[in-house]
Amino acid sequence: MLPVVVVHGGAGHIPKERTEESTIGVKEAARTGYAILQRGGSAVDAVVEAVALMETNPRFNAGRGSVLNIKGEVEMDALVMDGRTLDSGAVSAVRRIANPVQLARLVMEKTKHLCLTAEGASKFARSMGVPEVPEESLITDYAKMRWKKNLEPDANPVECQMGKMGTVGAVAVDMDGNIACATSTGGMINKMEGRVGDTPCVGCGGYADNKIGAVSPTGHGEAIMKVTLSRLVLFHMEQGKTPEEASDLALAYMKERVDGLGGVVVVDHNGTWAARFSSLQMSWAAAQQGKLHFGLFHGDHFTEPVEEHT
Ligand SMILES: NC(=O)C[C@H](N)C(=O)O
Repeated sequence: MLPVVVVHGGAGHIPKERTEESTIGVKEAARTGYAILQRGGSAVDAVVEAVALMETNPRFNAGRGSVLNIKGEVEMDALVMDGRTLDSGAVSAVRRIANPVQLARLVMEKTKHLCLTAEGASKFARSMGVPEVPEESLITDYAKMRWKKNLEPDANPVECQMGKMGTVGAVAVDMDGNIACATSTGGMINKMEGRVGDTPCVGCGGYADNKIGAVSPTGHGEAIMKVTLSRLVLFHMEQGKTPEEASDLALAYMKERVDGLGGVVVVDHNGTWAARFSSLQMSWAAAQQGKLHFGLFHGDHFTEPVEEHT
């Protein structure tokens, strides 16, 4: 059953013209993570590289392609967690960084803190030699269009949010049984300046523990934080539920308790995995035992050999 990697490209309602690219993006990310694991790489390497690839892909709401805040700027959150030690690293409201997940990893490995924010995170990036990129290079025409549309007086904010959720995340178990998770996002469209969502908060935007498993979520950040969604899924697994049962219980609780929608990718320490969501769609892909699994709508479960490139 090991190694295994499962990724998501965000829960929500993905506009029809973007569904194919979203599926291609998650499949590429799962293949990238799996290749690292097959070479004997660590779960942390696999999740960070899978997420970094989706940050670079402008189709997702992370890195380049992030949604814009109310001022039309990109402010990003990211988290990585190592299930061996429970060490984690995060950045929040960080600007002009191409791959926030790699900066989060540096926070985990090079500081004694768990999260750096805004200007402090930028200073740390400079001190680590991480280049600052022009803001414009992170902003796509699509993100600008959604931002403008949402500022119109008759805008339907719910429709606009759901059209571009696209947060990215990954969970993995490597050949040594070590487990990790990573998540990265531009957050919610037209969010207030300085808004920090679930993604960089341990237990909300991800959790990994070698003794149980790992979770990376997506969805309405405020709802995810209210129920500490990632830790809630793992709690149910500790109580003996399978990753699928635990995900469904936690997502149902979030819907019923705080009216929140979202999705999760989950693994346990044996390599049993799940990709579950309460939103209309979530693009996801998993790689295990030479097979690539993927889907987008409820009930989808397609497979193909990992080697086959599309
Ligand atoms: N699309 C998302 O998953 C958004 C993210 N959870 C946030 O609220 O920042």
